[in-house]
Amino acid sequence: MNDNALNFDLDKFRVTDVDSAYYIKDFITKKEEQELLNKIYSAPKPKWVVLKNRRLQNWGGVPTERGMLSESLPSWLTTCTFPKFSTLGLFNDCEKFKLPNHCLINEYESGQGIMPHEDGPFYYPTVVTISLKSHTILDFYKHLNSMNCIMAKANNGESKSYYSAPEFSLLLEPRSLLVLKHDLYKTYLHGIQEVKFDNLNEKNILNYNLTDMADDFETNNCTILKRDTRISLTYRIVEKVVKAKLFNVAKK
Ligand SMILES: O=C(O)CCC(=O)C(=O)O
Ligand SMILES: [Fe+2]
Repeated sequence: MNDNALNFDLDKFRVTDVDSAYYIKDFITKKEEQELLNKIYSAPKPKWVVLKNRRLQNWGGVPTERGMLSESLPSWLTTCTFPKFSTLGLFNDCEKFKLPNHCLINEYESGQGIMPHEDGPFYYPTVVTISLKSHTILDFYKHLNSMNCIMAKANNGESKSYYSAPEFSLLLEPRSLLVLKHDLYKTYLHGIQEVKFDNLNEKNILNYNLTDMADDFETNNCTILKRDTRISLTYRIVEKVVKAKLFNVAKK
């Protein structure tokens, strides 16, 4: 996206009916997307943390309760993104840091996802996510209570509770930016269902008008999107940091 087009005006990207969510399609160009992918896939193998339903890379340090032993973000993660974040003033309200110091990269294959969750206490409550390669649907759920959970018996006879339908969802297209702030962060859990296809008509998607699908929405086309491998870059501020100290080795 041409930085002038960002025009300092975050408000025109606000998702209607959702406080504190903003969606900017084509936030980065195809060339920038490819450059990021090349770097991500050339990271040494041990950089990947492999989980059951996705794999991830931590950049900037690993956040812990005692603070994050912080390292600077590599320039390939900041060169094309930070000037745009600054133009939009995305992190201006954070006194201590005006730009993110942590980036979590998640890779989901088609059919993989992430359970509904809150992002934990380490992060400053403004989070921005860039999607690469494939779309996904990010679902928002109210915290589990008797109204929105379904009790089911697992194979071993144990009762387990599941979330029923999400309250609302956002369509995240490749090269887009999602900004989530304060209230949204606390009031809802977010998650990605483990499916290979998304039937958009079955979802309460609130950002259609800001996506490339806006026209299909107008004409009420039934749209099924096939998920491919998706990479997400989630940039955040971790306020509690511990600086790595250099120790002088005493001369003998
Ligand atoms: O991949 C995404 O867009 C969401 C990732 C996420 O919620 C997380 O890592 O906490
Ligand atoms: Fe999250």
